[in-house]
Amino acid sequence: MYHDQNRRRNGDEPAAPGDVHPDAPGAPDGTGASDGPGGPEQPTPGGFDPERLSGRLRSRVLGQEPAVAAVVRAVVLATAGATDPQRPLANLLLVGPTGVGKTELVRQVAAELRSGPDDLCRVDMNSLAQEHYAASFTGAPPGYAGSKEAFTVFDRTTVEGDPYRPGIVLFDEVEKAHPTVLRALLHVLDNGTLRLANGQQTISFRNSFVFLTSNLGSAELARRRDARWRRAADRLGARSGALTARLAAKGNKDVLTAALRGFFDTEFLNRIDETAVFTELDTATAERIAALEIELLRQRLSRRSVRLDADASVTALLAERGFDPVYGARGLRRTVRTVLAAPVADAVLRVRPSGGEPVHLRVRAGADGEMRVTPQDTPDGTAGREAPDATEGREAPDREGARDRAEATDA
Ligand SMILES: Nc1ncnc2c1ncn2[C@@H]1O[C@H](COP(=O)(O)OP(=O)(O)OP(=O)(O)O)[C@@H](O)[C@H]1O
Repeated sequence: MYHDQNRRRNGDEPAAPGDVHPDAPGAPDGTGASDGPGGPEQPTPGGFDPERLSGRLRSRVLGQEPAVAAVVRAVVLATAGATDPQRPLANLLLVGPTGVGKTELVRQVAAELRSGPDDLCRVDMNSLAQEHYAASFTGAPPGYAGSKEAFTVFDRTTVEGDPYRPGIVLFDEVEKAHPTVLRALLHVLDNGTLRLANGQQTISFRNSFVFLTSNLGSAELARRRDARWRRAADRLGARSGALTARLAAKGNKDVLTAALRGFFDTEFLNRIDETAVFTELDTATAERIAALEIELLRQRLSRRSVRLDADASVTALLAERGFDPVYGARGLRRTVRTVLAAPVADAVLRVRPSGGEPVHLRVRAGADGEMRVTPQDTPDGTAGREAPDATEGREAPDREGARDRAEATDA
């Protein structure tokens, strides 16, 4: 088991929590953000460092510190071998509105504990809302097509992990699943096993971190956000600061807790080790997320010898256009792509149509809401001179076409 191995390990092995896969965000050459204001942290000899894990998760999932703390707690317990070996390593329920970082947190946990952010088994419970699809949860019963092959929604190796790395399973939008699926899930949460309908095989979740996400209560939160008392509280909040924000956060937590209790049976909730409540994002956090996305773009471009400088006006414009209190930061990445990356890509191609020489671009937001991309002279003095077209504020001829293509690809 993963936690037993972690107690024995000497720290040289590749997949301890906190060790970083070369492709993982935050890896020296990966796409992650920097290690934060404290500068790069040194790996702790001997293996797992909870502080380091916490710092790395907080640098990627912004403004959700209590949820990050809940996850780190779960990893600490598992790594120390303090969890019940007859159950999953942890059953964590992540609740909160849409687009606030629930799935992103699980992806970043996968980046830290496994080979990368997509190295997890994600089960979209919405797709198991109807009874006839619900069968795919436990596979086909004997005599039906696929029963011998034991086809299910689970990727066994990602679920079961190995002695050096845990499995990670994400049940997304758990409340949407059909009741028969929820009954099977109850068994997973309780015993850490799922017996397939063919009666011959079992999938073990005892070496897995099980995450469940839910939007329950979010509609009520949105209603409250729009309510007049809340607007008044916000106005007061601008004056009285943290106190009002704390009261609002507590109110939100109560709403979410009531929604969970109203929907799930007690026996289901009793099998959850910890419920992490995600809060709505505010504008300041949205700007930090925009800055994070810009940093990721900057790092990608720097690997192609493109230096990108973006000032605070760029961050503010992206946050304004990409952040929506209802949909959270979900639209930010697309906005960065269409509003920032596309004009930057145009400028790169204009400045060096075929070459690979260094390019230095400066970006700022214009008063008209468009990005201004201006080539700067590079140390060898090439970029500015080679960019007669890339004058400040000028749209590339195929800008609209490029955007349409980008949108189409995104969709
Ligand atoms: N707190 C956050 N920190 C950093 N990025 C975030 C945060 N919240 C959202 N994002 C960005 O928004 C995108 C969507 O967020 P995510 O998938 O985590 O939403 P979610 O909370 O799981 O919503 P849903 O309940 O609809 O699945 C992420 O890929 C990430 O780019």
